[in-house]
Amino acid sequence: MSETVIENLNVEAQEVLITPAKLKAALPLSDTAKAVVAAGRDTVRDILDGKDHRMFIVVGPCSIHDVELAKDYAGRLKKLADELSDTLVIIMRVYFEKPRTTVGWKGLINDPYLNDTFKIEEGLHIGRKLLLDISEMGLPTSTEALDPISPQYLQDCISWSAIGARTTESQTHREMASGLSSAVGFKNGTDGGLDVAMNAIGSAVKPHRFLGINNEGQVSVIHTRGNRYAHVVLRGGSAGPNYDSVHIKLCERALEKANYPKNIMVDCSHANSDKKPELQPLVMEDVTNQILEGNTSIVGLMIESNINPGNQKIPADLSTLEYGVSVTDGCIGWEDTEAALRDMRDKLRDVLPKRKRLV
Ligand SMILES: O=C[C@H](O)[C@H](O)COP(=O)(O)O
Ligand SMILES: C=C(OP(=O)(O)O)C(=O)O
Repeated sequence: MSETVIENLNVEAQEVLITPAKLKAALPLSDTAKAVVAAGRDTVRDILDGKDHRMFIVVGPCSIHDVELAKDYAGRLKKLADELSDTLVIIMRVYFEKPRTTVGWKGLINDPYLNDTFKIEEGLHIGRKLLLDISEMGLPTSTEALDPISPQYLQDCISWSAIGARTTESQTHREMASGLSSAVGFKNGTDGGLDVAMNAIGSAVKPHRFLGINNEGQVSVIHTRGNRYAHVVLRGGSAGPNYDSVHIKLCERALEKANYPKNIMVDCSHANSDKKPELQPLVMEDVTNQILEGNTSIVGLMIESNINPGNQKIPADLSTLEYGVSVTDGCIGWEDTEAALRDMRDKLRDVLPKRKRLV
């Protein structure tokens, strides 16, 4: 009689992965890179605490698919960051993990060669190396913490983290966020609902005990302290945008009622621009005007930007990929990015230092 198999019926294979400790030993943070990460984190915290008058701007490609392109972008962004640093703190969006609505390319870590070969261990090496290179250039980085295990491999290189609209309601992600070393922004839900992000903050600021892995890759019970730098990111939803002054006021009231700091970040992309990238500068302009008219709660912005505008499908023949163009959501191009950020800086330079933040 054959034995009845009742385990792993839908599991095809299991591969043992390099441990976080070994990856970090192979690709260590230099003292320069460590200082950039730490300074980036401290600055974001100071902005959230109302001690630094500037705004932080998370800007960069929707996803990283080409390391050389990402470094080309980072070089340009670093120059702009230095130019605007009296008013805007620029953090590069370095997103390796894409949450898909159904299916699709899940990012550089999951499939670094964009060809369904899913070389995840190589993806971790490539991703970490890129974070080190960008940090070495003097630019702090941010990412979406999607897989609950990958922060063990990468979070030491990150100055700001996001929990996306599709996972803000997930207990697993709230627990993970409670232990992240960087400040963390929770997007509102894809339906536009703010409650899930408010509940997420309420959870992430508290200590948790949950399953994870330690630096040696052993399955462990993780004990976290809670992340007091959890805040909301308005990204619009199925009912439309939510960056306008009415939605901002409603968000401020909800934060006040919950007794959370009045810190709001606006994602200019996604449902706030109806996924039409060319509308992002208009969202930036609107937010700038709100601040000029007295808003004290908007402290950060997210912008999806690349070297060239728009997006493209991943072609079967990868040699036909267009340089500098997103393979996930559409982005604004470099010239528009520079112009929109310069405009924002020029309008806010004299206003932000006088702004009375009510955190
Ligand atoms: O920011 C990226 C996308 O909006 C998100 O990953 C969902 O993408 P999809 O709807 O194309 O799967
Ligand atoms: C997936 C993203 O955003 P959201 O979670 O808001 O859809 C993103 O910023 O890449």
